[in-house]
Amino acid sequence: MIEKLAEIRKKIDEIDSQILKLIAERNSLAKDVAKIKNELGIPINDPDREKYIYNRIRKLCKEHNVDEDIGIKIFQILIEHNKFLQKKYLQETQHKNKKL
Ligand SMILES: O=C(O)C(=O)C[C@]1(C(=O)O)C=C[C@@H](O)C=C1
Repeated sequence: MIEKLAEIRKKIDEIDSQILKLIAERNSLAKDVAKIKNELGIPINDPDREKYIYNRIRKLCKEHNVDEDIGIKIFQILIEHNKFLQKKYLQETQHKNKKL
């Protein structure tokens, strides 16, 4: 029984590592998005795109039998963090440009 628990926990640890890698990969795209939006002169915040993402996540939650509220909460955190990273990146680059 205790061995079974250890085995399951090992699987959970592996899944957690994969989730974290994917979060890092998603976060790493923030700079690229910020750069393009800055060049195009469009805002970081895009409510239409967010609406699309949340609808898609709801659909995926249904397909994979994941609680929708949990799925949405996770993606709200990821999107808010992405916006924070985009703002931080733009502030840093603008700060650098002022110094030059
Ligand atoms: O797709 C974009 O335009 C992004 O900036 C990325 C992202 C996201 O994290 O998915 C972040 C902010 C926007 O409001 C919408 C989506």
